[in-house]
Amino acid sequence: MISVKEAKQLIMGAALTKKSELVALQYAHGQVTARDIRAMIDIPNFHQSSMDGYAIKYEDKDSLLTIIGEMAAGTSRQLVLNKGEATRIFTGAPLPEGADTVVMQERICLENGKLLVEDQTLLKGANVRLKGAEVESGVIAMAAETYLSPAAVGFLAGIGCAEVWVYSPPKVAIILTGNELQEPGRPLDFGQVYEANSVQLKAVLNKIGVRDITVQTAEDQIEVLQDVLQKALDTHDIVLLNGGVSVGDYDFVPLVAQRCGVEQQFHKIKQKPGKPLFFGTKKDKLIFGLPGNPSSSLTCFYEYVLPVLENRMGLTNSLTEITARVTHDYPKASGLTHFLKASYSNGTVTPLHAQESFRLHSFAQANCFIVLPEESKGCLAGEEVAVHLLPG
Ligand SMILES: Nc1nc2c(c(=O)[nH]1)N[C@H]1C(S)=C(S)[C@@H](COP(=O)(O)OP(=O)(O)OC[C@H]3O[C@@H](n4cnc5c(N)ncnc54)[C@H](O)[C@@H]3O)O[C@H]1N2
Ligand code: MOO
Repeated sequence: MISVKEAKQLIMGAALTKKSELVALQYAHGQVTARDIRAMIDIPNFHQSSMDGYAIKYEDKDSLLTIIGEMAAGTSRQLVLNKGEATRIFTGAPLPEGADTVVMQERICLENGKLLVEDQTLLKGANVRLKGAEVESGVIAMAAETYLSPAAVGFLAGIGCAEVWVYSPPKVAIILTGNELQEPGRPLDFGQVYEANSVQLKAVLNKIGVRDITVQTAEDQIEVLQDVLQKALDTHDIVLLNGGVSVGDYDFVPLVAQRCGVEQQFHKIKQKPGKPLFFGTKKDKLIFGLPGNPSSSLTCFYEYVLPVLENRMGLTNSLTEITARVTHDYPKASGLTHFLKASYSNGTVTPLHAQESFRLHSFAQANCFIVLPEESKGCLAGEEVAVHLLPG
């Protein structure tokens, strides 16, 4: 058995190289740019009014001005302003040629159809968005490794970008082992349990933007599992086997992985829950044998799989490490790192009631793990403990 630290090092050491792809902007939200993005044109593409009012030459601000026409947003007709002239103008509209300033309509008066500016504080260039003020043609508008937030995709749309190079989310295969699994919504026969692991794994995968997820079930037979794993390895980047990884007579994952040419990196970690975790590689593919107990499966996913996936997608690890004061004693024997389902709020953290790995009741209420190290004998109320905040 290896330590948690050694396991993490082995997994991150084997992490896949990043791949990138060109996607339509509408699908890029939540991903990370893989290349610098250059502006192809000036934005705004013309000198633009930022107010409803009148476009003038600043030097004319003290004269009575003739209004020669109107510039509305979207107009393709350009007007030319000569000395002593103004145009009506609206927010977003192009400035007429020769104008350099916009006076707000609240700060004028009209005398016999002529315009008199009544703005003592008016500055040259007021209420004008200059051509190229957002980005100038040819500059890097967005650097590689930028997270595409809603504002970021909005910005790219605003500079006319319709496609963007992003790091590709890996293709993930989930393989469920076990003859006892039943789909939620159907009646349970004797000995059956509802299948929960793929549901929770898909929920996290979807959240971080992994789109290509397949779920397959394999009966507890070596040949069947081998066939399913082989096909998954041919078509996916990461394989998440669930169950069948312990020492029972039907726990075939390590054997089948070996038969499929997977190189075992480790099997079993000094931790609870999730002790039987298996990890192997085949070329640049990663194969995780997650323990079948639902709580163990999800704990191992958060601690070991999520960081690799996020790294591969250029995302920062969403499992945030902090420390907090624990509200209750929690004794344990030394020898295993414990990941306790817990609730964090305002600098304090409370271990939750049900820690057994077959249950998800407390996990459903948890927002973090308390991490009690291998050598520790637990914690006392008031002590500072390590906490891993779970992504929402
Ligand atoms: N003699 C020993 N027995 C066990 C040991 C051990 O060290 N010696 N380790 C225990 C630990 S710890 C764990 S964790 C489990 C892991 O077992 P497996 O990974 O082989 O998983 P299974 O036996 O297939 O299933 C365990 C448990 O989880 C339920 N399960 C499985 N898949 C799902 C699913 N998709 N959705 C819901 N529930 C699932 C399954 O029905 C079992 O109850 O081994 C211990 N045994
Ligand atoms: O490690 Mo197992 O995951 O405790 O039940």
